Amino acid sequence: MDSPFDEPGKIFADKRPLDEGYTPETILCRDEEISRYSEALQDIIEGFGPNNVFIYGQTGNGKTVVTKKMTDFLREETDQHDIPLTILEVNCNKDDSIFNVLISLINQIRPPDDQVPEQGPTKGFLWSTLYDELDQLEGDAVVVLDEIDMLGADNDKLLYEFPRARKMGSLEETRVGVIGISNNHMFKDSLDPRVKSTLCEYEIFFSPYDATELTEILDHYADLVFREGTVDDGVIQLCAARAAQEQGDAREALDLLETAGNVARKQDAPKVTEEHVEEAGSRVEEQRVLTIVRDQLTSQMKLTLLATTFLNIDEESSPRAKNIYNVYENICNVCGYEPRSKRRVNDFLDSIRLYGLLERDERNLGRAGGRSYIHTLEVSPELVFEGLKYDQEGSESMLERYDLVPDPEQGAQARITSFM
Ligand SMILES: Nc1ncnc2c1ncn2[C@@H]1O[C@H](COP(=O)(O)OP(=O)(O)OP(=O)(O)O)[C@@H](O)[C@H]1O
Repeated sequence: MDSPFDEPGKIFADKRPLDEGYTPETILCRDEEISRYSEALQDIIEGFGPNNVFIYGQTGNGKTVVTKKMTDFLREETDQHDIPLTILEVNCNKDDSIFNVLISLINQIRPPDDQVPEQGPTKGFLWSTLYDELDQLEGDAVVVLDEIDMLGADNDKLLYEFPRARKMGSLEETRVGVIGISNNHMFKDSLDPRVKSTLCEYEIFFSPYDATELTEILDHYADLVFREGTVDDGVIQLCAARAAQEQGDAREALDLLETAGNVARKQDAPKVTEEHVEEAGSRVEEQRVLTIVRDQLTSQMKLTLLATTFLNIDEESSPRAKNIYNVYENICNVCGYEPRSKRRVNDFLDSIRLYGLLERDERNLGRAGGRSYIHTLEVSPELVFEGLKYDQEGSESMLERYDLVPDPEQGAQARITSFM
């Protein structure tokens, strides 16, 4: 058998700049945000201690990459000026409970042979251990909490008491500044006013990129990623225009460009063309939905999405918030999850909507019915089911294990009816 692989190296020169963890040499189109960021962090370099900073904006707007660049500069500058500083970083999407966040913070300070175990310690023990460890540090500490909205109701102490730990007497020596990052625009409004005034000493909003900005960013990456002369005129602009029309998300624009390159490579084309971008567009959309459902939604959001999808398919019922809650509760009971309150499930629906999977309409249900929100699925139910079958690591999901995800081939109705 001949090798099924294509001849290497015709289209791509280097794909590393497209890796998720890659930090670009240059940050483009974010001068204003970087200037505000440096204003917020300048006190550290002058030895006056860290401030609390709240960074927010939609997904793919450069919040993480700009923060990474700022902390790199901070390390360099504090080294140069002999100012001891410890920077701790946690992604609350990965460490999505207060326990995991505390464990991660402690273990970043402790040496590898003295880590706290993941099971066993109580929250109280973890808090006092963290404060002890922090107080023994030389100099100040900056704690970066990315995707803080993922902590849900769990976050009050972390976002209110922690940034004021010295004022409250929990820390005696070390000054701690928290950089909180969120891509949920409603998160800030949902914060307790005390948390808001503590955390938002400095607030920096990252707006969506427009087509011109995305063109500049894509041009920069295209020079690094593609071989010379392999990207047709108009390809970058088309990718930028499509992503700008959606959410102004640089990650999405880069994904589209990479996928167009993959399509061109597969077809053994000498160049990436606008047709390749069109074909890539539908593939990326499919992948985007699968990634959100599989990797970005929490277990509770997945249960909420499954209930909403059932109600969208079922012709007999309407996807009103109230009905969604009932079906959600039934699903929780079957698979042994503790149902959350109605208010919390409404928060989950808001988050799912922000990912672009749902649309919400207010309906007047007549004199007796009052007003209600109808949640319409914006993507195909088959894609949702496909995403719900697996967990982040590609293993079978809890929902699939309990046989909750219908197989589209066999029709979903029977499965749905049992939850109504
Ligand atoms: N201004 C920029 N200059 C260069 N690269 C950028 C810029 N903005 C975003 N990128 C690239 O786009 C991708 C997404 O950016 P980033 O992870 O910073 O977004 P984000 O706002 O943190 O999104 P999320 O909220 O989903 O975490 C990264 O690969 C990053 O390198």
